[in-house]
Amino acid sequence: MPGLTLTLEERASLKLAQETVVEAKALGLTFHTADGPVQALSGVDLTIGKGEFVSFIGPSGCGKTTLLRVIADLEKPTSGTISINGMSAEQARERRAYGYVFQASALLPWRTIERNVALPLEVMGVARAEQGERIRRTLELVNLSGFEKKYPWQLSGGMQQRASIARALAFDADLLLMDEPFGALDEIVRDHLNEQLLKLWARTDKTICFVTHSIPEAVYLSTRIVVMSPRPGRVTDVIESTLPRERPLDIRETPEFLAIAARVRDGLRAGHSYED
Ligand SMILES: Nc1ncnc2c1ncn2[C@@H]1O[C@H](COP(=O)(O)OP(=O)(O)OP(=O)(O)O)[C@@H](O)[C@H]1O
Repeated sequence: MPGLTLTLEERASLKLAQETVVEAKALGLTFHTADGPVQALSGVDLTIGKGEFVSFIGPSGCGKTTLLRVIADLEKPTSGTISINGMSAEQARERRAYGYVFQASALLPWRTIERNVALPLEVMGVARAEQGERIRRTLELVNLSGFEKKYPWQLSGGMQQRASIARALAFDADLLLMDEPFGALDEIVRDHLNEQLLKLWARTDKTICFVTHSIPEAVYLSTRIVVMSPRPGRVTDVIESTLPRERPLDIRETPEFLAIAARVRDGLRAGHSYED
């Protein structure tokens, strides 16, 4: 990767931590607001291994986005520790260890779709010729071939979100942080992108952290589902999926799928009653 220079010591510590991508220990975050402190996260312990697909599910405001933002070094924890690939979140951000897909598409309105997707590649110093090929491939993956020269405002909201997913994929980081990326899309497009994302994950060995409100989406996509409680967000259950990696969409009608979904629903309910 251009611009990535590691000392020998850093290389050794990276190798040691190779299998663990995200490690949170007793992680807490309290926002200090004009109305007083808001405790968004409390005592979060979590280890995510290379190649896992981990979904975070929980009620609105329970800290899912905050947790993703801490992993991305967009927020600093106020207690506990977080490491990414054995590095601090700050070092990982500086080394561009992850791609991030936001809830809203966050495309730059003055750039065409292809130049938006090219943005992280430009930052990384990828040669223009290679940029073209990567842009073509990733736009194809999200069904946006032919829209390269359009501006974001010329696309529907769903298409804009697909373009922002393409931007995070073009980057080709090992870790993808996705914050409800499909929440605004209609169900058919969402199903298609869920399938595409699983295929991409299976092919690339990427580690994916995925925030969602949808139980079926979490169960369909994940190797593990992290259930969080209402604020302050704590991890109340971690459910290992028993589904095979190869998952056609109709797996969602199987008893095994429904059993996992029921367990997630129970976990969400248990989290709620904890608050009472
Ligand atoms: N910058 C901030 N300053 C103050 N409070 C914040 C800030 N960011 C988030 N919060 C609060 O922290 C809590 C957790 O927010 P967060 O966005 O992480 O929840 P969430 O689970 O992602 O919610 P949703 O599912 O609705 O997207 C909320 O109560 C929110 O209002």
